[in-house]
Amino acid sequence: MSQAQGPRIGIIGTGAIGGFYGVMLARAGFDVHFLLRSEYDAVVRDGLQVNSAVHGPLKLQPVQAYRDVARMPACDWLLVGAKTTSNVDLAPLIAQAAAPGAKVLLMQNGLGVEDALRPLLPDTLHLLGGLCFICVHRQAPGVVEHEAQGAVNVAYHSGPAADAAARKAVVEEGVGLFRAAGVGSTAMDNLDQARWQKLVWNMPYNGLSVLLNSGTKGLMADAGSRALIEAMMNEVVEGAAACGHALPEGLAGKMLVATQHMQDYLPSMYHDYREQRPMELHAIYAEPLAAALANGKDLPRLRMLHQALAFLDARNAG
Ligand SMILES: NC(=O)C1=CN([C@@H]2O[C@H](COP(=O)(O)OP(=O)(O)OC[C@H]3O[C@@H](n4cnc5c(N)ncnc54)[C@H](OP(=O)(O)O)[C@@H]3O)[C@@H](O)[C@H]2O)C=CC1
Ligand SMILES: CC(C)(CO)C(=O)C(=O)O
Repeated sequence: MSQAQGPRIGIIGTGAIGGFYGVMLARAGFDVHFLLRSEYDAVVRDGLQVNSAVHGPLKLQPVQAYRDVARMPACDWLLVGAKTTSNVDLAPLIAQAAAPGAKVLLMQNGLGVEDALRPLLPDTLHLLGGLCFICVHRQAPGVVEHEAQGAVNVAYHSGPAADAAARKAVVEEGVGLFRAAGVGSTAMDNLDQARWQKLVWNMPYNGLSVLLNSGTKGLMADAGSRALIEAMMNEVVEGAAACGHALPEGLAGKMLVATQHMQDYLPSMYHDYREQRPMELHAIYAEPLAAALANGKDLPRLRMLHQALAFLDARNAG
């Protein structure tokens, strides 16, 4: 690893996403600090391991690891890799780890996640969304399996940037960090639109993987589930349109073809359900369903999927 350079980066929540991107940035020479919880001891002892189908095996050891945010140095960029279900609890920790004028990037799926966190953060912090196009999961404490892809698209949400040029500069800085680490990254103009676009994949596949206990291969191989996925994708596109976001023509078809060619993949919601962790139902279902409905568009298949998942989530919670 080369000498630490550039802004100091804090990873808030070092799971699959936080572990993967944090290791990539640290290996590129950035000064990266990792906030952990249940996996702290294992990571201090054994380091972070990424088994990447794209980059080969990657090891980071020693790791600048913390279980107490008060011990972290103030960071210029904070990459939030926790599930959206943790955001309310994490808000004070994010504020504590932030250097003055820090940039907070939510590397999470769903809609409205920045809107929900914004009032809980100081106005002096920039808040951005990061859409991660990647297949990763935690395989063991401190061990991340990287199955495919990896790009992060970045968009500004809110904060002290005075005008469009200042917002663009912050976004470009974020894009530059990822590119310097060998990770594809694109600046996005419209965060809500980018979030809706990603939901075209996540709303059908995340929930159906749980409900039907299947990875993408199984879901695509069956004519009935494939047709259901396509119908659900079209509902998301209609919901986005009702909210003023015209998504690219033919998006659903392209996603179906791309998924057909992917190796079998279990979305992160599947792992959450199996591990009896809360599922990200609010950000991935309740928010977009409510936004569409507020604009006169009911999405019945997705509403039913959400209702069924809420039942399973409640039962998991005991
Ligand atoms: N996995 C993927 O391929 C993709 C995931 N995403 C999105 O990325 C986000 C993160 O997902 P993923 O990486 O899979 O999730 P993981 O469950 O793998 O990681 C979440 C991490 O956050 C940690 N965490 C939660 N609360 C705290 C806390 N209070 N203090 C310290 N650490 C905390 C967890 O620690 P602990 O173990 O203690 O709970 C865990 O290490 C989600 O929004 C997901 O939808 C987007 C694209 C792809
Ligand atoms: C859509 C996919 C599988 C890869 O781009 C992903 O990013 C996710 O699981 O959220």
